[in-house]
Formats: sequence, C-alpha cells, structure tokens
Amino acid sequence: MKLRGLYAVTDSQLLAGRFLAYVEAALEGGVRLLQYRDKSSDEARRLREAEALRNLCERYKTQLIINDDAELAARLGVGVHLGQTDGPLAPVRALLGHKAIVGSTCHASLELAEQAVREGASYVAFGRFFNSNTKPGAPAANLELLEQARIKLHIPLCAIGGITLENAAPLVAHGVDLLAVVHGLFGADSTAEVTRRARAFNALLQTK
Ligand SMILES: Cc1ncc(COP(=O)(O)OP(=O)(O)O)c(N)n1
Ligand SMILES: Cc1nc(C(=O)O)sc1CCOP(=O)(O)O
Ligand SMILES: [Mg+2]
Repeated sequence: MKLRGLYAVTDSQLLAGRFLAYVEAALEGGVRLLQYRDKSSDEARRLREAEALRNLCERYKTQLIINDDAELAARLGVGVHLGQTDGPLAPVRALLGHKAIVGSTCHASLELAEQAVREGASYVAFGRFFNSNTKPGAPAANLELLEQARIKLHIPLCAIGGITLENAAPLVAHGVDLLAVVHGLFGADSTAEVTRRARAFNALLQTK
C-alpha cells in the first residue's frame, strides 16, 4: 500500500507523562507511520518504549519506524529512519530485508535523495520547511525543491519541520505524500485534540 498520510514522530520531552495516551490518541485519528524518536542513550527505556509502541501499532495497523537505530528496528522487526550521520543505508536495507520501511533524511538536497533511492530508501524526507520547536537548527528547505523532487523521484516524499494544520496545505499541493509532525500534532492540550489534529492532517492528504 502506498506510503501516504500523517507521519507522527514522538518526542520524549514533549510527551513526558502522557507518552502512550497521546500516541494512542494520534493512532485513533489515523497515522500512516509512527516514528519512535528518542535521542537519549537509555537503552533499557528505549527498548521498553519501542516494544510498547510496536504493540499499539499492531492494534491500530500502523507501521512503526525507529529513528537512528537499525539494530533496535531489526530486533523488533520494524522500519527505521536514518539521517546523513546515522550510517550508510544499503547495509541497513540488507539487514532489515526488502519489505522493511527505510527512510532517509535528505535535507534540501535532490542529490542526497537520488543517492538514497539508489541505496534502497522507501521514502525520502526533506526539511525543515518551517520554524521548528523540536529541531530549530535543522537546515531549511523550500517548496521549489519539492516540485523538482516530484518530477525526478518516483518514491514517496516526506516533509518535516514545523508543520502544522495551518501551514501544511502547500506542501501537499507541491507533491508531499507524508507529513512528518511532532509539535503540530502532540503539542496539544488533550488527547481529544491530538485525535482531531490527526484526522485533520489525514484529510489534507486525501485529496488524491
Ligand atoms: C521523517 C524524518 N525526517 C527527518 C528526520 C531527521 O533525521 P536526522 O537528520 O537523522 O535527525 P534526528 O531526527 O536523528 O535528530 C527524522 N527523524 N524523521
Ligand atoms: C526531527 C526533525 N528533523 C528535521 C529536519 O529538517 O530534518 S525537523 C525535525 C523536527 C520536527 O519536529 P516539529 O514538527 O516539532 O518541527
Ligand atoms: Mg538521525
């Protein structure tokens, strides 16, 4: 099935004390991919949380992606997202097998995206498109890049960085398949609001 829809990305600080409740609320509203993003080195907690997310994802038929950590992804039998400093993609594709989802950060570079495609990426991620609370220092990308990518690349395009319900529509109009969101989804006051936002993000992507 085509990779298209809301790509929810967790944040350990933002979700502290409400981690599973908010993730489940998002899944309830419909999430195509869920990324477990935890930049800590607490391996025991990472394994525990990733296992809990895998169980939730199985219930909601959502695919789980682990950020950075291909070994944890292999252990759980799920996908992985790799950045430019997270090691080469091709061996990870070999480790996880041809069916696994392997995503690649390409910042604002078509060349990086073409290389990721050659190495077996399932989707390529561009960003950041807007000011990001989660990663303010990420390099910036723009809508023109998406137009070029849509012409040249034949795999799903993911956009990330400061995406909200208010600013996402032009990204979709320029060919984005996956909207990867942290604050614009989980920075909500209640589980009900997380579910509402997830539904609204998906509605933006159901236009084709
Ligand atoms: C969907 C998606 N796109 C980009 C990133 C960023 O990955 P990376 O550059 O490796 O930075 P960290 O997230 O590891 O800090 C991502 N995680 N997910
Ligand atoms: C993890 C990450 N990577 C980015 C990139 O541009 O590569 S932006 C980003 C943070 C996304 O969180 P928010 O939706 O809160 O801005
Ligand atoms: Mg990374």
